[in-house]
Amino acid sequence: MSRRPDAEIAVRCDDLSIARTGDSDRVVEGVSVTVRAGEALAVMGATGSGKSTLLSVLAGNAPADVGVVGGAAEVAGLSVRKGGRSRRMLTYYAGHMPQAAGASLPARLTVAEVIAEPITSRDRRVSQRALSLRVASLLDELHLPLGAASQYPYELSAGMRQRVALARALVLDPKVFIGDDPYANLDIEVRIAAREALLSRRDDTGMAIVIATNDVETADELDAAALVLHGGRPVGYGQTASDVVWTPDGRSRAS
Ligand SMILES: Nc1ncnc2c1ncn2[C@@H]1O[C@H](COP(=O)(O)OP(=O)(O)OP(=O)(O)O)[C@@H](O)[C@H]1O
Repeated sequence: MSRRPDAEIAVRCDDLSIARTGDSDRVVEGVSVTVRAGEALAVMGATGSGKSTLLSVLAGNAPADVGVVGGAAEVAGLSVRKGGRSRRMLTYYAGHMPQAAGASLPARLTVAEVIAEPITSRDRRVSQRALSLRVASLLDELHLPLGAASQYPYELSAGMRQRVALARALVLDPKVFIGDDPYANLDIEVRIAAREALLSRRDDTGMAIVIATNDVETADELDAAALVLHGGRPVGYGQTASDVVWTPDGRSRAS
């Protein structure tokens, strides 16, 4: 299932099953997939198929009532089942852009503080100058005005907020980017900037990419393999999204 057989494994799911506390139904059931450094995976499927849940577990950022109930998954060599220091390391290595990330940014922080928070929450003594340069560089890369740094999320458009969420997910130079519909609300021009931000890191640092999307073009632009879920179960896998034909009723076949 992997196209770079010698590269380090970034994400490995082995018969992974996920459920909510007190619910016997599994939200995700029996997912096995490997993503190596420098590779991309698009998780596809109809609404409610478990894409967001799978991604949030891989990112170490699932809601408290969501947990692994079967199988295993490792991200950057760390088990998603472990808590404590291992979980903190996982959230360091995995840059998570949750579903509707732009709409749920911390309201009381400025844009600069939102983007820098993954750093400042770990190290309060970090140089303010270095931090400002890092934030400015990300704003510039994602075609956001430098003046946005001192604004609050509510002062920005939906597309700008989405890019702030992307900058926040990238600020720690993650080994794995885990993005839930990362181009939501982006028009074509800034979508290209967002895509370039992902591709340049993939090519320069070997960042692996896992995204939830139902857009074949988005997946193909990232040269992503595709995993299709239906009712939480894997129903299709292709080396590219174009290889997999799926319909919202869950039927999927390799073309
Ligand atoms: N907070 C919640 N409480 C209870 N059930 C939930 C909650 N969030 C999601 N679910 C359920 O978990 C299952 C998987 O949802 P999930 O959001 O992971 O799917 P998805 O494929 O990402 O859907 P979408 O494309 O609409 O985001 C669905 O059956 C959904 O109804």
